[in-house]
Amino acid sequence: MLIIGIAGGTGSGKTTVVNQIVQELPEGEVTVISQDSYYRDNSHLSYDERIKINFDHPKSIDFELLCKHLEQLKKGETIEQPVYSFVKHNRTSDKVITHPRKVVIVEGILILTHPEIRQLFDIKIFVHADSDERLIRRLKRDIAERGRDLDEVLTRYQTTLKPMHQQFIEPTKEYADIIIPYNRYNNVAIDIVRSIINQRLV
Ligand SMILES: Nc1ncnc2c1ncn2[C@@H]1O[C@H](COP(=O)(O)OP(=O)(O)O)[C@@H](O)[C@H]1O
Ligand SMILES: O=c1ccn([C@@H]2O[C@H](COP(=O)(O)O)[C@@H](O)[C@H]2O)c(=O)[nH]1
Repeated sequence: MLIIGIAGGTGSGKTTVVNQIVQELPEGEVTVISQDSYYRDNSHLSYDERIKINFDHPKSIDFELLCKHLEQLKKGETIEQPVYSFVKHNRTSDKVITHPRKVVIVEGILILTHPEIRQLFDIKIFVHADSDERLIRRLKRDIAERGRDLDEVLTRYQTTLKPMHQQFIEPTKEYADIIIPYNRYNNVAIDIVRSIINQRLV
């Protein structure tokens, strides 16, 4: 099994990069795990309490469960991935049955901050986009897809996203084997990653 970790700030294009990589790979050979599915279960808190959580701090992620699941997949076991709702800021009661595959891609803003999880990755990738580009993309996406408004995204950006990015996310670039510049769509970089994966699949 090849396990690839793809980190990068919010809006850098991680999900887009993963989708592009997976698109042309044989179906059934690759599985994708999003760190977002592993936000902690906050059912004990009210909605008003949940919106105050700092979702860009490593403590907000259930890394213990993510680590356990990756180790299970490595051993050939099937896992039940949690499902997260960005609208409710909480886990739902659903689960996604995930089978082990030849290639497992794990993507998320904080995945390279965790030493044990870093060790599980055969390839570590960091997707880079400038902060203004990321903010613009985040604004458009969160308003269109995650039920946010302009003021909410900008306030969160100033109070948590930017400081957490500087403190926790940007420093993990040093662990990356490959840094993908993604201020624009970068098909050359995608092709390189895809060919590395294809070599492993033969
Ligand atoms: N290179 C790019 N140029 C313009 N828009 C992009 C680019 N990459 C991603 N986007 C858009 O920006 C938003 C955030 O991208 P996404 O892949 O979800 O980032 P991440 O997963 O890193 O938060 C999405 O709406 C996506 O369509
Ligand atoms: O309930 C939540 C949980 C997280 N977020 C934000 O999501 C991003 C991470 O997702 P990306 O897809 O990598 O952008 C993170 O910056 C959190 O602030 C949220 O808004 N609500």
